[in-house]
Amino acid sequence: MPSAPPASEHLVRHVHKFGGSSLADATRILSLPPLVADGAASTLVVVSAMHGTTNALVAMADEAVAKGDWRAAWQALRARHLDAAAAIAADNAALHDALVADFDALREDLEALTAGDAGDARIARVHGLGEIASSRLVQAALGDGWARLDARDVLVVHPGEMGVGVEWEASRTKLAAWRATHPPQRIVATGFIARGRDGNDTTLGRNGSDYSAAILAHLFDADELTIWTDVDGVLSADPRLVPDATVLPTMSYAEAWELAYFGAKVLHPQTMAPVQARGIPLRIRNTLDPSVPGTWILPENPEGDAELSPVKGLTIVRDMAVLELVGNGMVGVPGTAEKLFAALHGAGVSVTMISQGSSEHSICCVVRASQVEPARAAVEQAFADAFADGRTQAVEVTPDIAVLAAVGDGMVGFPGVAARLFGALAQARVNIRAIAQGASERNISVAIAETDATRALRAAHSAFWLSPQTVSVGMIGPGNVGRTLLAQLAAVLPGLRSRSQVDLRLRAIANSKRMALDHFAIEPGDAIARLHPEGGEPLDLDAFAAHVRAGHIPHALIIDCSASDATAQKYPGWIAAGIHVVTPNKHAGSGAWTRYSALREAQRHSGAKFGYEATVGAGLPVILTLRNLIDTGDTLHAVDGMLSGTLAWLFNSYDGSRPFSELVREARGLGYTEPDPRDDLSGLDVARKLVILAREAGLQLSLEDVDVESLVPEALQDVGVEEFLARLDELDAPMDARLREAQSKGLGLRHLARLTRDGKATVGVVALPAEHACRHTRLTDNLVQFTTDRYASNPLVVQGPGAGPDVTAAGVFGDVLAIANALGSSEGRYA
Ligand SMILES: NC(=O)C1=CN([C@@H]2O[C@H](COP(=O)(O)OP(=O)(O)OC[C@H]3O[C@@H](n4cnc5c(N)ncnc54)[C@H](OP(=O)(O)O)[C@@H]3O)[C@@H](O)[C@H]2O)C=CC1
Ligand SMILES: N[C@@H](CC=O)C(=O)O
Repeated sequence: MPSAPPASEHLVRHVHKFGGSSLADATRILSLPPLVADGAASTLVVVSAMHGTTNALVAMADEAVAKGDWRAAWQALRARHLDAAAAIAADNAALHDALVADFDALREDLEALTAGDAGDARIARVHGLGEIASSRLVQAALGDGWARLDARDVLVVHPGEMGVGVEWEASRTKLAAWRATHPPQRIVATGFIARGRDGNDTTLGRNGSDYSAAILAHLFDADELTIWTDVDGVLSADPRLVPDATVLPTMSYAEAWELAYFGAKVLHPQTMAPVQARGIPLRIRNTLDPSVPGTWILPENPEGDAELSPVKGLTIVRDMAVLELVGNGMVGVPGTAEKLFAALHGAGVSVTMISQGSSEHSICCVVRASQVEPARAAVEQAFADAFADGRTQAVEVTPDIAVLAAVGDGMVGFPGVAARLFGALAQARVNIRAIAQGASERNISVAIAETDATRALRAAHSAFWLSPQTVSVGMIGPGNVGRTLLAQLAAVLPGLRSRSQVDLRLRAIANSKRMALDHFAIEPGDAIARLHPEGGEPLDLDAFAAHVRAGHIPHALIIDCSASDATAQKYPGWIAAGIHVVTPNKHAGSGAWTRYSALREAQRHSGAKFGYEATVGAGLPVILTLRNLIDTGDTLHAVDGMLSGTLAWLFNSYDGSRPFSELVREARGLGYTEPDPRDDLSGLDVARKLVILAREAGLQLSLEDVDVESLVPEALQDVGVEEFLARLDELDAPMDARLREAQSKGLGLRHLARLTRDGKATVGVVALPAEHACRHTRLTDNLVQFTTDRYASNPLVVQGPGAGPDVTAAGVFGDVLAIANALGSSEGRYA
């Protein structure tokens, strides 16, 4: 940290720093003058080398030391600079000559290196030639009235364990001398290069130009430092990993330190210290779009900043490993930690994260993967005695670790931040290996498996309202219900992101034969077309699920709109893998008890949700109502009523004026029936619903336990669907006879179901008097009566349309939203 500044001098008002990408070619360099024409009479511009130049120079120096051929590269780099000079100022002979001299000097240095005359200063001079050359080009582009400052004439530095340190007094003295010979004017200065205490050329290290700009802003006592780059500012996370990362309008120096250290590439961590010492505001802006305000980095965040979110940004550092020293004999023994870290220091190992439980039974730290073996060896050596006598037992290494850090001044004294972070990671099924939070409370870091890194980052980003909760969605069965659901998704999804912070991303679609998988997203409106004709690839449900459970998206959900038992068989495995499942398909809820139990067991372990409200009553809240009764302590005595939309519609419509078979065909056309209408007519569909409700009420009922009356003649029970439909009129005579008999007694036909507490379940057609409630329903109405302790003499009734693509798809959609909203809204937005 620099020493306290002398009385404010304000030698320049504004320092601008341009990185290599802003200086990629003559066109980019010629676009700089308007960016620095901000009205400040005293301006200092600090430049990096032209894009790619430093890499080329480093390679040339290496080649020369290895006695290789660097000449072609030298020629190319020289030509690139001379071409840029010609494009910037064709008639500026002084510029041309100066560049020719720079490249001649470079050639001499390279020849000396080739001849074995190496040395740090010569190598530094080669590495830093790019800044000398670019400063000349920028000076020419800016026009008259700009002086050029070779930073080696002013900056004096020394190497240190924590990076390059500045000799502030020596630098101030040299600056005063430089200013004495240069009248006050605007200045272009070289970044990256400096002089050592010994007067030799040196550099500030990789990406050192930001540091140069900060040091010069400090020395010149600037009011403001702008770092121009090719991004819009500091982002809340790496946008390659979190596409929804947002530009942070402001952040504090401390936050910038934390984020820069933990991998946010926009700023070099050292950059902050010189500006921080003088409280100089620092701003990150985009040369490609100067209209974007960028990010202000200030001594303190503006008031109220933390209200948006206590976490400002998230970073991931990969290629790490956990090293853990375990020992029974370490408990309560002073000096263990000191010895451990001294050993690591001795081995030159940098420790990124430290964590120790209060039992003192183990100390765990996170180090770079490349350093973990030297680290292990050093610790084993340091604790050799303790190993020998059993006080320590092991040095355990866990490779393939990433460190996720949540950073924000607003976390200080804000309860619940850790809970939210850990909750988000748990929901995304990310296991935490180690946790560290400094007493400053500005950073919580967790070590996780590297394979979970992107998913963890996205889940945490969403959890802190930095971006919507992203759910990877796969849909099976774009038939009557599925197709309608796709239309509902197409209409609603665009507004959903902003309204509820939920981003449902349809990434896979499948029918009975084929599937289409998309790395990004399939527009719901285009989904069916992706399967036709012969689109996508052959259906493989395991590959489908693996694609939906994408490693980089925090949450996964499969919507199964088929009536297939084969898909239902997959649910326990999917749920165990953390994939939420939503379905109107009744097979899982009413199928074999062992499979049903496996599904519930998987749910308990993984926490993934199973949404099946639409299996009973389509869009009606039948299961929800029953669950609420049970969860609040009521006892179910009976469920009875009409549970089939198709049969309700058929018996509401069937008065003898039209054949029953004609009505069945119409119901099928309206999308009320099951894909095989015999499932409705045989009573099987209603039996399934009774089983689902019974199990919801805690009864171990199975389909075989339900006493079902079938309307399907025996001769039609085993034929194919097409043949059944062709022979539908075989139903007419028996149904006609039944209707006439009922009418002759003043009764009407209805299809009823009943389940009682003792597990007795019946389904069939009943002739009812006109005053019966089920004779007063309309169209596809279901009518479900719950008789319970609380609703004993006057049952609780749920009534309404119980079939049809629209209402069923809405019921499925409701389950999807309930799950998605629960992912992100446990405590609502910070306020
Ligand atoms: N219709 C309604 O009112 C209600 C329906 N439901 C339930 O909704 C579900 C869908 O009904 P509906 O839309 O009418 O049925 P459809 O027959 O119209 O659609 C079924 C879809 O599932 C696909 N499919 C069938 N078998 C498989 C399989 N093994 N693997 C993958 N996909 C498969 C079909 O593909 P392909 O086209 O290739 O055959 C088709 O896309 C059913 O479970 C039904 O019980 C629930 C409540 C109400
Ligand atoms: N075919 C079923 C659809 C809903 O589950 C019915 O008619 O009720």
